[in-house]
Amino acid sequence: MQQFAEVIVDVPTQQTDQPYTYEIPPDLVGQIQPGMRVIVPFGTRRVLGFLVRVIEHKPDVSFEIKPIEEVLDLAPVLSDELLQLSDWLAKWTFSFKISCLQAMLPAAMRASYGKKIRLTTTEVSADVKLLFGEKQELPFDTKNLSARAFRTLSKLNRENKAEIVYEVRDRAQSKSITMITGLLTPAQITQEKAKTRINALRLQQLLDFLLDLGSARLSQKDAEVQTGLAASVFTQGQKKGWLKKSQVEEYRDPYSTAEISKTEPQKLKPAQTKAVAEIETEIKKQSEQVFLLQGVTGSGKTEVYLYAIACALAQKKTALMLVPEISLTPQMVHRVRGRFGSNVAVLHSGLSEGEKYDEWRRIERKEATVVVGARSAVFAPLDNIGVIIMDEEHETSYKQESMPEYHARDVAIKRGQWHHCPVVLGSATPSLESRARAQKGVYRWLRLDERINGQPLPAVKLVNMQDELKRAPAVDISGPLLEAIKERIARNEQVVLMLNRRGYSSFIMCRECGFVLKCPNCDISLTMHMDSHSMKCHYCGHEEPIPNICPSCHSKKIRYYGTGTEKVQQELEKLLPDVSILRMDVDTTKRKGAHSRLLQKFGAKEANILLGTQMIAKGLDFPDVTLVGVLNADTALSLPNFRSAERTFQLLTQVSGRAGRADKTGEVLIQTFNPEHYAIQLAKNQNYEQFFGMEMNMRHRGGYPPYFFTIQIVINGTNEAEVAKKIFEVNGQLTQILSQQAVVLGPTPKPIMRVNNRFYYQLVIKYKNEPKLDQFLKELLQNSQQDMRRNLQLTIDRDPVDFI
Ligand SMILES: Nc1ncnc2c1ncn2[C@@H]1O[C@H](COP(=O)(O)OP(=O)(O)OP(=O)(O)O)[C@@H](O)[C@H]1O
Ligand SMILES: [Zn+2]
Ligand SMILES: [Zn+2]
Repeated sequence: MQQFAEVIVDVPTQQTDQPYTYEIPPDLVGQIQPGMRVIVPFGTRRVLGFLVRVIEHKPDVSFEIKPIEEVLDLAPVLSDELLQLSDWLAKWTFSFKISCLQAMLPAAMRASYGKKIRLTTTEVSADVKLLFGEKQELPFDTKNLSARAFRTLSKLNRENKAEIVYEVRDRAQSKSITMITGLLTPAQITQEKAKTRINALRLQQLLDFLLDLGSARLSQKDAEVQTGLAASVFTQGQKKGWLKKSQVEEYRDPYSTAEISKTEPQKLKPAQTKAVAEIETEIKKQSEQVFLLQGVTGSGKTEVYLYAIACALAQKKTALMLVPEISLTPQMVHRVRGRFGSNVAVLHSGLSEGEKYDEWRRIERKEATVVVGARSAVFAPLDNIGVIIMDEEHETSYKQESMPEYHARDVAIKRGQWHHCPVVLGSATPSLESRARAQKGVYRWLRLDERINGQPLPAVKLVNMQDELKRAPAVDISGPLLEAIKERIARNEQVVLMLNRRGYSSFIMCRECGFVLKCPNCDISLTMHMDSHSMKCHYCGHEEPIPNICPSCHSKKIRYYGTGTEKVQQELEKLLPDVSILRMDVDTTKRKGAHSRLLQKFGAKEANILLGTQMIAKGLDFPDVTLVGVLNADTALSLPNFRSAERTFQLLTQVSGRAGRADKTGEVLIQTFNPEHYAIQLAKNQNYEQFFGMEMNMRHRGGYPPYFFTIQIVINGTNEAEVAKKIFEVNGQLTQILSQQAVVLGPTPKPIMRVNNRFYYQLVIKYKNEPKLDQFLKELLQNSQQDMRRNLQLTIDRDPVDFI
């Protein structure tokens, strides 16, 4: 019987965003299933593809159907659920199907492509012989070939003396180790010993070892250490039929060296008990209920999650727990692993490609039944999910910024529907969207209003920096903050200081003429990096030396502006010479494990002060921290973004929550230039409910989410006039299909208009109910194929996190 297959090919363009038909070779009929990766011919190339459907009848097409060349998997790597989810995802996020399929798998399972050039004749010139040496083929990678070699090879190709071969490699490689198993009975070993010459000492030793080993199995590496025998002796033993070597897969377990101490569930407080009971009921009922667990910082939300997970496991189900990347701290991992042991798989960006792949496979093989991970873990290949948890559900890092631009919350809820399991969204400062849904009863609302320690939330004081700067210009640490720090240090308590760096850069400016050093490719100033002693562009990667004189007026008065963690550290060291400070920012946490080492040191009280960027705001739970200082509360407020008040409120509340979590009272000092701003005032009172009411009013008046849905359309290209023309054209079409209720903002150039020499224009649609919109956007994307030739690119982002 002949079979055919529909394959989504790894060619991410609009034109190829549909299944292609291939023939299943006869020897593979019946063995190939949807969800497997295959290699197929595509034009002159060979590409990776995902098999999405098997067809029994020959499709009625005019073109020749080519066969699948290779199958990469023995079993499907994407389940039916994930295949269907990818369909939905592509439609929902206006993305290519192939991009969605690939987003669901660890990077190691994407193919890498290579080109080779292979000689088709032996009659070649000396030049060519020199190039190829003994080999028949060479990697054909234009980047690493000299111009001369490239010319020679191109000529060969033109003369048909060589052909280009396209290769697809599966990067997913597992690591294996050699295990030794004895094949002889004790009696046989005695016989063999008698047969073996007495002076063949090593073989005698090997037989003794096998006698000890009995029916057990040991890695060859360990066996060599135990016996002191060389690898060759084991090979000899294998040849004599005494032992068997086998390859078993070894997982690269990123946490294997870290000891996990078992932790016991806490006895729940009444509010926790109530929340757990409600979630458990829905887990057992297999309902798709979505919960919003709104609990102040330190109220024991994590403990509720752990109980919910335990309940799912007791029902013989699995559990998925999503946390933002920056709160995936070793502390957090220990808490979950301490409870559920090696059943837990952890997926985060700090793992190597190989480690991620291994964790992925442990889940796929059902060796791990609890998954903890950041955004992309929402696609973990779990089967039979009993509960999905999303901690800090308001975090913007849950939204992916590149195709497919999905929000993990939407995907989590979609998966909950497939698995008939509840989804728990947790936060101290829920997103307005979720809190509004809880209000309407779309989500069920659970609350934890008190801290576990029974203490009030820490008292928050504002320091008006306008006054401070009049007294002492150019300092980052105000008088009151310095006093408060000294007080804690005298009491042997600890301090956390946060420098908010969102939307903020440290740049160089000339005091004489005002010249600012900018990226030659982008409309943005270059950022100074002390570690590499250079100026870098954060958008395109351009890098140049730090100038000593102004490139514009040649003055020497070119200075560094803005505040970086390094500068604050220096200032602190001058003010408090005997105090030890740990700095935590992108620079000090670049190396693997650095993040956790810093936290461990701080936890062991090796330092008095932890100074860092946003990454210290989340999840940390240190009992001796009694003071939290925020050095610059307002950097996010100045951004042209309708969510900036919400962001500021959330960040200040989160970081304040790090103080006074155990039996000592905490205090928070916030330095600000806008002490009257409502986001800062309400963060001071830590009054989420009041903030919610106020901010909802603002959104209502401005016509922003959650009252309106938003979709952002961006066009970019190298020719500004064409980009502008195209976005106005789209705008014109939109006015024809949208109702009176919808509003279009723009079109405008993006605030950072030029990046990497491409121009960006955007418009934002605000709407409530537009039945024709999705179809219109889908067609817009399809038609954008023609524009590709004019080098124009179109992207559509549903529910953008901001409009910048
Ligand atoms: N029922 C309980 N009894 C005793 N201690 C508890 C209980 N529940 C939680 N704790 C402890 O209280 C502290 C705070 O709890 P947890 O970290 O779960 O709060 P959270 O709401 O997740 O905090 P945050 O959102 O601020 O990170 C932790 O040290 C935790 O071990
Ligand atoms: Zn740049
Ligand atoms: Zn100058």
